Amino acid sequence: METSNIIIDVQHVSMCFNMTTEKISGLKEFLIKRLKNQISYTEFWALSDVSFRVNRGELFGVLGLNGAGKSTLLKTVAGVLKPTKGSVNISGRMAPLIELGAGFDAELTARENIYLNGAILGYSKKEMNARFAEIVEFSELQDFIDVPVKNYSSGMYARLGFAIATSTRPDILIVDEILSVGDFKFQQKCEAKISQMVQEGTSVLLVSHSIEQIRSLCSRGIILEKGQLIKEGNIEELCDFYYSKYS
Ligand SMILES: Nc1ncnc2c1ncn2[C@@H]1O[C@H](COP(=O)(O)OP(=O)(O)OP(=O)(O)O)[C@@H](O)[C@H]1O
Repeated sequence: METSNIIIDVQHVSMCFNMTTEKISGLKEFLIKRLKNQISYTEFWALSDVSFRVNRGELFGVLGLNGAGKSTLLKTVAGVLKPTKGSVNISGRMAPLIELGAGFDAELTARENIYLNGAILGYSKKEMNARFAEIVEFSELQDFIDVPVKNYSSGMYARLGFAIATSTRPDILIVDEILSVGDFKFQQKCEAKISQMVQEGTSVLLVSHSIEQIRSLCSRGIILEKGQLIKEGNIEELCDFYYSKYS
């Protein structure tokens, strides 16, 4: 494998969360207990020594049951979380679609949020002007473009987020389950868009609870179980293994 072809390089990533099991009724109590060193934490390893690589133009699926660590992994790749151990190296521009509505200001309209999101992703107003019509058309939100997004449904949030992220032609697109809130027609449209972007060289990291979606879209992937990578491989083999192990 050529080194230059690797676009996401995750090596020995572990992520530890400190969890408190104590019941604390408010910030004041928390601060007092914290100052007195009276809060005890338990370590929880959401990811343990996960390593994998994604190549340019590859659609890579991440499978795992609830709580397996998929979102935590995507957040470390996106740079939202810093891994406790290990390294994540990214080559190119990334557009993460990780949490519904992340990067949006609920009080602002969709029009305003398009520019806000563009700025977060590193694009100027002029660059977003050039993409504005495409974003509105793809999201099919023409009639709601001047409505504050706090009035949007989850599907409308997903449409807007997906349309903005894909319009920026990223080298890496990260999609965490967000498509599942869109209706069937929009999901198909997004899948076609993802396939087209992959053909043009974008790498995609995809989390979905729809094994059929993963099977039809991805070429390779991994399975996480309790934070550990238990299998990596070609998608057919991986999905068959997943079904037989967990059904
Ligand atoms: N900020 C946090 N603090 C403490 N624990 C966390 C935090 N974020 C995630 N976890 C824990 O890490 C584990 C993995 O969570 P994660 O959201 O990555 O799983 P997932 O595979 O995406 O699950 P799902 O399929 O349900 O979305 C869970 O047990 C979760 O409770």
